[in-house]
Amino acid sequence: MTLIQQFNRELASQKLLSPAKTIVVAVSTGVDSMVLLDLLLQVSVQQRPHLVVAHVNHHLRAQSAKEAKFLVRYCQEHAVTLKLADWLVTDHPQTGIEAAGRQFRYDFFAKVMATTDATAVLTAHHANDQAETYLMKLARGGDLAQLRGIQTSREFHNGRLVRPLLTFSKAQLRRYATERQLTFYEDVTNQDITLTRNRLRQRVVPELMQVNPEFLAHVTDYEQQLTTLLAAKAQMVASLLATVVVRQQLDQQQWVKLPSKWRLAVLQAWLQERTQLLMSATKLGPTSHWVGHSPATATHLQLNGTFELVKVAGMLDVVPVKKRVKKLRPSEKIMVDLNQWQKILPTQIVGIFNTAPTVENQPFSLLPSDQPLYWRRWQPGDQLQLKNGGHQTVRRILIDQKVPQAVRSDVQVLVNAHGTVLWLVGHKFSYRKPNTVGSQTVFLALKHTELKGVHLKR
Ligand SMILES: Nc1ncnc2c1ncn2[C@@H]1O[C@H](COP(=O)(O)OP(=O)(O)OP(=O)(O)O)[C@@H](O)[C@H]1O
Repeated sequence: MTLIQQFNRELASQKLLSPAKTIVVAVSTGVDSMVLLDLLLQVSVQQRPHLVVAHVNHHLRAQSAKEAKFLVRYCQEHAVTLKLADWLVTDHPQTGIEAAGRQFRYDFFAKVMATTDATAVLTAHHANDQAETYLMKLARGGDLAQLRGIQTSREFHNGRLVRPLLTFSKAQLRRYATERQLTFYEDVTNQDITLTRNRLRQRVVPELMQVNPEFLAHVTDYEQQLTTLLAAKAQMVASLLATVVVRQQLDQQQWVKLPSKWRLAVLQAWLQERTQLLMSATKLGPTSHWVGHSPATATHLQLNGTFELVKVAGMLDVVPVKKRVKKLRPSEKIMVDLNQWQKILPTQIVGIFNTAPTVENQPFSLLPSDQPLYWRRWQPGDQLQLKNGGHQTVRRILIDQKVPQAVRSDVQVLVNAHGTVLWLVGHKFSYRKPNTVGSQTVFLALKHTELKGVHLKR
């Protein structure tokens, strides 16, 4: 089967082959999306959906304007509607530019969808993107459900986001572009190997393809198997959950009787239903042990900064932690909930996010071995890593920043699983080399700081 036939088959399976439909095509002018556009333009007029090309000029590279101009001409020549958006330099954040750019793009695609009555947005993600995504997630760790790769189709605003090129390799798309003599623009930032994804793209994936030329096909196959397996697991968990939940509460006696291998998954699903949070199986180990073994007298277990488990007459419920924020005793610590704001002091709300929040934040390279992370008060002996390789004690930083004695002992730190301080909240970040292999960029964010009389510096 030729690439065109395979592509048309994919469009048909996504029910997109109809002139009555309008679809938005996300085109960056890179080789992948120019191939996508060309393939769509080759669909017969009787079957081709109405196309609306969407392009964002990020104003990040010197050639951005040239690319936008090229696309204007291309769309005119092919009689295709084009919607352009400018992400103005004045709107670029100081940090987390990639995530902010992506957010701007998808917001724009959603707007174009709404204004053109389109039912889908198509992007040109391909099998190499899928493999890189998998490798990044494997290196990062987490729950199996989060190991999902890029989906061929998922809900997006009032329609769907579809990736019809997901099973094609980059090499196939390049060959097609050469055969069809397509014009496209290379993104020079793809050469920047300080970025984890680019290192995987240029070094790791080619190595794995040397080991087995079918590597990309295998990743696609794993993704499909995993999708099926997770769906089967969800079905099983839902039916077991129904046997242990009464009026939203978990019956401890019944839960203990479940086959041991399913207990954790059922607990996880129940907690997710009640809190909307997916707590990783690793993190839930101690909770599961408590549910199974706690004596009748044990009635409370704090899950995180927001929720706690409450046990009354063998029935478990999830309730929000009391709003009153007490000072942490020196020995107390709160486990970090990623992507959640957590109140660690009456005047400080902090969070660690995968996507940069709009408030002041600092990108930070998190390693899998850092987890779990905790908030706690600083202690004598705590120190921060400096860029020059040295260290500075927290005590010295607080003195240098003239933090008054009266509030000094309340200052909080973020520590990793080994007790290493990563952030002296409100004052200074520990240095961590960006984009270490296997690391994940997160954003350390702080809002609502009103410590009167305290000179806050980062
Ligand atoms: N500036 C742009 N304008 C329109 N579409 C774009 C733009 N940049 C990327 N896209 C679309 O997104 C696809 C993926 O691009 P790319 O791999 O650069 O983004 P990513 O950030 O890695 O992926 P994602 O946006 O899904 O997180 C492209 O093939 C294209 O369809």
